Amino acid sequence: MLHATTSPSAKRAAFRAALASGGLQRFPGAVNPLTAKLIQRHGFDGVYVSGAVVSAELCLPDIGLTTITEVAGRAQQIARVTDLPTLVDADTGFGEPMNVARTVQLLEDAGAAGLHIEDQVNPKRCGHLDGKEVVDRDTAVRRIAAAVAARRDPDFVVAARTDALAVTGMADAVDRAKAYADAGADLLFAEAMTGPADFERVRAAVDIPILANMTEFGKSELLDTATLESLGINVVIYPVTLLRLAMHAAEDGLRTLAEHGTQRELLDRMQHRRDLYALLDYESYGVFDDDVYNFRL
Ligand SMILES: C[C@](O)(C(=O)O)[C@H](CC(=O)O)C(=O)O
Ligand SMILES: [Mg+2]
Repeated sequence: MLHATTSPSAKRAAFRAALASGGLQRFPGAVNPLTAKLIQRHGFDGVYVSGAVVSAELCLPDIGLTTITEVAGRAQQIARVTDLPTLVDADTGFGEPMNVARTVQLLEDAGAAGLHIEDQVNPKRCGHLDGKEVVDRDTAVRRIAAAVAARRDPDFVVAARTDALAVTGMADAVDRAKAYADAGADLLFAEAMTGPADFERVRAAVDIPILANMTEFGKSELLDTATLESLGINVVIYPVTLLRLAMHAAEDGLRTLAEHGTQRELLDRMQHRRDLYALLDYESYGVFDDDVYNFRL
């Protein structure tokens, strides 16, 4: 009821233990707090807060227009409803190293279990678009060092993302991955890897856990969990999958409603009221009321 019962520190400890286990952790991207509950109900390992989804929900392109206030506010709304660890897309960290430090602390306060900071220039763009640029390696290292230094909870996961593969090539991406690991990154997000061979190169280069981004309609071959596990990948995100599915279904519904003047034929494609109420745990609110209003000294 109202919120999850697992504390942020316990979620962070669980995420750390999961990373240490070597097993593949599956983090679908939540569209909103309600879908975060659905992700947990379906047995996934964590919830991802996608920058592309936060910006799209605000009808903004994913080009660095969201603010840390908007991202931290959404992350808090999502993290509070799930017992799973929440990993947040913090883009480039929202400014200089001191801004990155503030971003870490705001997301810790929001109850997140970790974040990722990327080495793109500001303004960033979606990692699967052409024309990306990356900052020099030392600037990116300073971002990671600032993030590691700023966290209050040592279990808060700082992931370093490199977009270098599509910009300066694999050799530079590997060099950066090593430098970010040396700067204290707990997890490496190798963005826009094209397929297994790319992951093999990065896996051989660093000892820290690796995150794979299985986002649709971009530069990456969509690899299944068995393949990702065989490649030694530790976390996989499906950042925009639920948003894309929801928008497609919504468009189908609007088309039918406009053409047929009723949604009757859509009912078997909808989440039933009883299922929504079960997901929202209506029952526990009734119990709460009974306890309070029937309370007698
Ligand atoms: C992972 C990502 O950073 C995100 O914001 O979710 C995006 C996802 C996408 O645009 O498909 C990305 O840059 O890969
Ligand atoms: Mg993003």
